[in-house]
Amino acid sequence: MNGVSLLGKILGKVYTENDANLDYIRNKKIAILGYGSQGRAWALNLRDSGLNVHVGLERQGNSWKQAVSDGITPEKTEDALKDSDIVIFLVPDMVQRKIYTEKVMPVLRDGMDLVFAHGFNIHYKLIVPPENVDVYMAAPKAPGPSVREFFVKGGGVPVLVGVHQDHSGNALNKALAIAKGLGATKAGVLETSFREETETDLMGEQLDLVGGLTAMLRATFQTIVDLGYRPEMAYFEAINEMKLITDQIYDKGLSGMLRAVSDTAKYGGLTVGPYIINDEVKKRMREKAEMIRSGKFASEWIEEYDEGSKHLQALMDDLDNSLEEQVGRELREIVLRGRPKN
Ligand SMILES: NC(=O)c1ccc[n+]([C@@H]2O[C@H](COP(=O)([O-])OP(=O)(O)OC[C@H]3O[C@@H](n4cnc5c(N)ncnc54)[C@H](O)[C@@H]3O)[C@@H](O)[C@H]2O)c1
Ligand SMILES: CC(C)(O)[C@@H](O)C(=O)O
Ligand SMILES: [Mg+2]
Ligand SMILES: [Mg+2]
Repeated sequence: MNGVSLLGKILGKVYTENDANLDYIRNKKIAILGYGSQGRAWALNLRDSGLNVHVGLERQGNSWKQAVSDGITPEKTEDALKDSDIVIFLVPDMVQRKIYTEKVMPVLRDGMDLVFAHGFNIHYKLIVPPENVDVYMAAPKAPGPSVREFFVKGGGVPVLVGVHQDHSGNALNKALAIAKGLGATKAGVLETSFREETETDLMGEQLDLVGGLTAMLRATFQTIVDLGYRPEMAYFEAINEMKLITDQIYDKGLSGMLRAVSDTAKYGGLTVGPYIINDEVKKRMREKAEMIRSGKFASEWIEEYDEGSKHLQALMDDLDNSLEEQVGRELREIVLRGRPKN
């Protein structure tokens, strides 16, 4: 069977505009905890969708200033949580348990909702809510800035919804309402479980989107430079053009991208790609996917975070100081000058 003959038979239910009703959450006090990548997008999109949004922050730092400059009046976490009906966790995954234990638990009431953008804390049992609350998720399949950008332009990014606990009997309807408020029903909303979302999200970002991609771009850059070519040539080829190639994939799929490049690139790409990403590499991918499934990755990350994220910081410092990032900082000035303005 090819992709075309399967069309329309693979996806489960896709929820769109008429499947979701904002009334389920319209008159509720929504406390958004965190104003970072997702927090900013959620607060602004839900506010612009006419919902009663309060932003709760722990301190008056950069997020606070950003919120104020966006026309939001942030509050101390305790004030945002006071009498709230829906609590949305948009602080980093590793911070959620502390905020839950110290700030949310003391004010949890029968019938409140706990909402997540990623299932990590619930799936790995860092947060174990009582039975008398709804626990659901709306997980954008996009970085926070895109969640806002798509909404502002009249669209929305796809979102996955999932229900962990349905005390009210309406958890799915409320998750769909949140997704609609974010703009996601303009695209489509798919249903998942906390387990499936958590594990596949981690697999995607480690094996390819964030981990595999960064390592592959750097390895290609380093290979070209090691052969004596100039770093700026290597940066253009190995790193900068990736966006334009993935734009093609985004719009037209893998085969559409292949049809947009030359036959030479097509032949070289389709023969050399699987030689590089060979069975040995796939075996290593599987090994890391199994660590996600067993919870070993979660334990490793929690331990690293609890010890001050020193290893993570060292890896970021190494990247920031690399030749590819140095040349990239200079080249982006040229590249971004030529980017069309919307
Ligand atoms: N970043 C994304 O694009 C993305 C995509 C999908 C899902 N998610 C999920 O969304 C949730 C939020 O992630 P994010 O990347 O938007 O977070 P972020 O790191 O961008 O946001 C951090 C926010 O939390 C606050 N914060 C940071 N450390 C804190 C601490 N120790 N105590 C209290 N507040 C603190 C910051 O001031 C900021 O307001 C996570 O569950 C994440 O997995 C993120
Ligand atoms: C944007 C991503 C990588 O898809 C998200 O999952 C995250 O954790 O930031
Ligand atoms: Mg993620
Ligand atoms: Mg993701």
